[in-house]
Amino acid sequence: MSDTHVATDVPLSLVEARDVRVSLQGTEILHGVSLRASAGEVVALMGGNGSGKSTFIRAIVGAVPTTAGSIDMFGAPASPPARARLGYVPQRITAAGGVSATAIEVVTSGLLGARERDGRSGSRLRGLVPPRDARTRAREALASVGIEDLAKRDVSRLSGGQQQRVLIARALVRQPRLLILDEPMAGVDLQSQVAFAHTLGHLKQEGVGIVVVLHELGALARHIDRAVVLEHGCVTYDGIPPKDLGVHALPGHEHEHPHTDPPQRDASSLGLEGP
Ligand SMILES: Nc1ncnc2c1ncn2[C@@H]1O[C@H](COP(=O)(O)OP(=O)(O)OP(=O)(O)O)[C@@H](O)[C@H]1O
Repeated sequence: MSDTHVATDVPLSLVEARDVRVSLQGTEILHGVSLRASAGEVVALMGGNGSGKSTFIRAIVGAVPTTAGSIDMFGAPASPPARARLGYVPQRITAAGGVSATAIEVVTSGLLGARERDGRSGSRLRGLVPPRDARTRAREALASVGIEDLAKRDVSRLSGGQQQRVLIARALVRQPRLLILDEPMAGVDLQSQVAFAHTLGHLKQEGVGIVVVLHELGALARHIDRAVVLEHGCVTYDGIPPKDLGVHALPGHEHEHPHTDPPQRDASSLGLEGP
């Protein structure tokens, strides 16, 4: 991991889940799952379909209750104010939600209720973000994912990959110190994947901690510091990922993974290798 923005030998833990258990409709889905992500660290959460990745992410962001274990965020037990400070991109939702809106409007909506703060410390809050600043920040967020030129386009007319980038920009506009993304690469074209890899590298350098659900390391491989693999609601691997390999190659992955996404071509073969 990058230590350039970490002041001490012990990196700041932005999220630390310990032995988390979750039951849904009377069935235990997560059987004591742990994960830690520090400042400047990118952790890939991997595993086959139905292994519990989304449920775990939803527990971290507070969307489903836990029955046991603990979740700390920014060094304290996760609370609604702490969770309001993280950037979260859920799995497979459309950016427009059926409503006609431009990309910049969707991104700006990510600042609703957001308060300005000093730097990335997040500790000192100032007033609400003024509209003109909000617009500027939304443009910067769109630029950071490589789609500034689409700012005024109706999101319902964008491709799946472009919509996904709008949602990532919406999460980034709050300048979160912790970013959680549930399968940001699902159904996303290779160009958007490479653009996102570039964004990820930049955020990592800034000291943002990132937890990202992935089926394959793909275009993000070089930025992933650690992979946590879930199988049937249990962690079967937590360590350095074998670069450029998918979840099939990770230790602990034993059962067939009915992966249905179209095969991805290597970025370099298309001349789209990021910087
Ligand atoms: N609301 C729910 N009620 C009951 N069971 C659920 C609910 N949501 C998910 N599950 C079950 O929990 C298990 C884990 O699902 P989850 O969506 O977390 O897996 P996943 O690893 O994210 O899968 P995928 O890769 O397909 O997105 C599955 O067996 C699923 O059927």
